[in-house]
This record gives sequence, C-alpha cells and structure tokens, in this order.
Amino acid sequence: MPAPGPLGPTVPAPQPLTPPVPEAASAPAPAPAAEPAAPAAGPDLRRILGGPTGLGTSSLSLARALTPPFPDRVPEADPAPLAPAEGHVVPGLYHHPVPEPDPGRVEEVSRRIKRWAEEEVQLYPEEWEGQFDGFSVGRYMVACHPDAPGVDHLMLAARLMVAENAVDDCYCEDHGGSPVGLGGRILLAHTTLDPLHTTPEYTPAWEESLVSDAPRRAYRSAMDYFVRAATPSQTDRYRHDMARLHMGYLAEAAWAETDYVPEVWEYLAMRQFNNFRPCPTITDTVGGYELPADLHALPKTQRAIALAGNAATIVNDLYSYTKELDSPGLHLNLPVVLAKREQLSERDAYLKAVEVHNQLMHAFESAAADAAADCPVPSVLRFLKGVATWVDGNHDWHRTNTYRYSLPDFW
Ligand SMILES: CC(C)=CCC/C(C)=C(\C)COP(=O)(O)OP(=O)(O)O
Ligand SMILES: [Mg+2]
Repeated sequence: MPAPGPLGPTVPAPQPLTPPVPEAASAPAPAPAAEPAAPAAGPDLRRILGGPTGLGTSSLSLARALTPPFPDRVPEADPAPLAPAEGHVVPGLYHHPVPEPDPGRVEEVSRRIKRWAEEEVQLYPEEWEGQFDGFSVGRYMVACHPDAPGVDHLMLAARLMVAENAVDDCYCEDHGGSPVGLGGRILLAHTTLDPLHTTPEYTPAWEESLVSDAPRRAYRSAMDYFVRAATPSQTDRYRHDMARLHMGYLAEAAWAETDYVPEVWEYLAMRQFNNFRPCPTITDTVGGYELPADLHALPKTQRAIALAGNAATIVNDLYSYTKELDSPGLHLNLPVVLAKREQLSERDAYLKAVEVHNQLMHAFESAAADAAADCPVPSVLRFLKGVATWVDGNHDWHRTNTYRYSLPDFW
C-alpha cells in the first residue's frame, strides 16, 4: 500500500532494491533469436546490405569489440523459452540481433508495471488498456537491460519509459496532445523531475499540480523511485537528458504550428533532442553500478552517447513510418523530411533514411571503441557496452512490436 508522503497520497514508500521474485541459478546465454527472413532486397539495396567495408571495419561492431568484465546475462527465473517474436527487420538495416529476453523477467516486469500504472498513478482509462499491453514494455526493458541485477532495477527503467511515452502521447501527440501551448505544459511537467524551490506561499499549488494529470503522476512517481536508487549525479544526468528531450519536443511543436518542414540537417538536430537518449543513459543505474560523472562528461563518451541515441531514434522513424503516415497532419520523420527536402520518391527517401541510420550506427560503434580505448576503465567499458546493448534491444523491440508498427511496402 503506498504511504502518504509530503507531496500527496500516491507517493510510494521507499523500496529497497531487492527482487521479490526468486532468481534461479545462472543459465548460459542463449543464442540470438532467429529473426524471420526479411523480404528480399532489390538491387537498390546492395550498398546498404553490404554493411561496413574497408580496412579495419570488422572491429567497428561494439557489440563484439567490448568484452565486458561481467556476465552478459543474468540468471533466468523460468527456463521455458518464449516463442521467438515476429516482425521483419527493415531490409538493409545494420543491426545486431539480441538473445530472446528472459521470459520470467518479462512476465514479472509486465505484471508489476501494469499494477503501477493502474494502481499507483492511474495512468489510463479502461479503453486504453489494450494499447498499454500492446506497448510491451516488459519485453522492451528486459531486452535492453540484460545486466540488471533484478526486477526492481528493471522497474526503474520501465516506469520511466512508460511515463516518457505518456507525456509524449498526452501532451504532444495523438492522445489529446497538441503543439499549441506545449511549452507551458512541458515546463510544468518538467518540475516533476526537477522540483520547484520556492516560497511557502506558492509551494502547495505546485504540489497539487504534480498529481493533477496522468502524465505528471507518472513522471513524478517514476522519478521518486529513480531518485531513491540513483546517486545524485546519476539523477542530475537524467534530469539533463530530460531537459534535452523536452527542448526537442518544443522545436518539433514550433515547426508543426507554422507548417515548417525543416532541412534534413535541421530535422536531425531536432531529433537529436527529441530522442531516446534518456533511456540508454540510465543503463548504469539499472545495472546497479555508476559511471562517475567526470567520465560520463568526457567528450568521447558524450559523442558515443549522442550517436547511439540518434541511431536508436532513427530506428523509430523507420519502424513508425507507416503509423505516422496514417496520423492526422504531416508527421515529421526522416523519410518524410528527405522526400520533401531532397525531392525524392517516398521509397528512395525511405532507403536513404536506412542509409543515414546505418552511418549513424557505424559512427556510434567507432566512437564507442574510441572512447573505450581512451579510458579503458571497467565502468566506462560496462557503460558503453550497456548503451550498445540498449540500442540493440531497442531495435529488437521495434522489429517485434507488430501491434504498434508495420513496414511500408517498398520491397
Ligand atoms: C522513451 C522516450 C525517451 C521517448 C521520448 C521520445 C519518443 C517518444 C521517441 C524518441 C519515439 O519517437 P516517436 O514519438 O515518433 O514514437 P512513436 O513513433 O509514436 O512510437
Ligand atoms: Mg515515430
């Protein structure tokens, strides 16, 4: 039962990060799940399908280059394998398949995140339950964080992921969102993460606002849990990444209000902020260790993080392309911007977006290898490996989430 707290009745009691589910003895890492064959690629795709070429490019796969000083996999709660998930890889997309996520963990995270959403933050009306289930956040987080010590750690990531999507859907997009007035709404929601420090006269009104809508209840609660598990510098890192994200939402909204179609580089700049970055950068908190702030701040670490976030976010543009074509108005994504700004057919623009993604992935892998070589301390190596694993898990979630995404008919 959540304990009443200083900010209202839904503040959960402090939770020690000890898993409530028993975890069985260590099991060997399963082989990556077989991916259903993608549709055959036409001649236009040969260059993309070729992958990285040239002297030394075989070492660019960070997934293979970094052998971490810790196990890749954690013990399984239930050895029964899940049926391999469905979904096609975008033809020509440079990616790394991931092992099938631990089914025991997926089930437990799915159960607990639904209870949190419904009972602790009253996230959605009954009619949105199917969409919540279809989002498959349990599978997503378990695939992205295989080194989490237990389910409590996975829940830190799962709550934030759900809250981030609730704010995006309800403030910005198709669940009541709008670009009009977004700046004010987002700033006030941001105070759930970065609290207002003000005079006693004005504090109660702010406190009431924190529970006044579902996105704010979700942000506030998810952040409460996170703050209790993270160090102050990890918390500050997360706040900074969320401020970046919110700035990206505002640029996207400003362009939507004036029907401005950005140049391709401008779009890529906006998407570097309206980006998955806050998810991979908590990999150390979810893994139960800390990348020290001064090592996180190193320019080479920062470059690797930015490229990882950008590659992961363009993956979203590719897999959500048909969903976004069907949404009202012009929804910007990389293929749409390329088509408009470079006068390409829809198909050629999509194929070029695949190529941009692949270049970002290769740039990430070489930036991460560079950062690792420059500062080969265990926390840096583990963090970079965690970011790379998150990128791979994110791709796998997009590929397998056929409830949410489908590929265009270009091949
Ligand atoms: C989880 C997180 C930090 C999300 C913030 C931004 C976001 C929702 C994305 C990067 C995903 O992009 P998009 O808004 O296009 O999502 P869908 O295509 O609707 O799944
Ligand atoms: Mg999208």
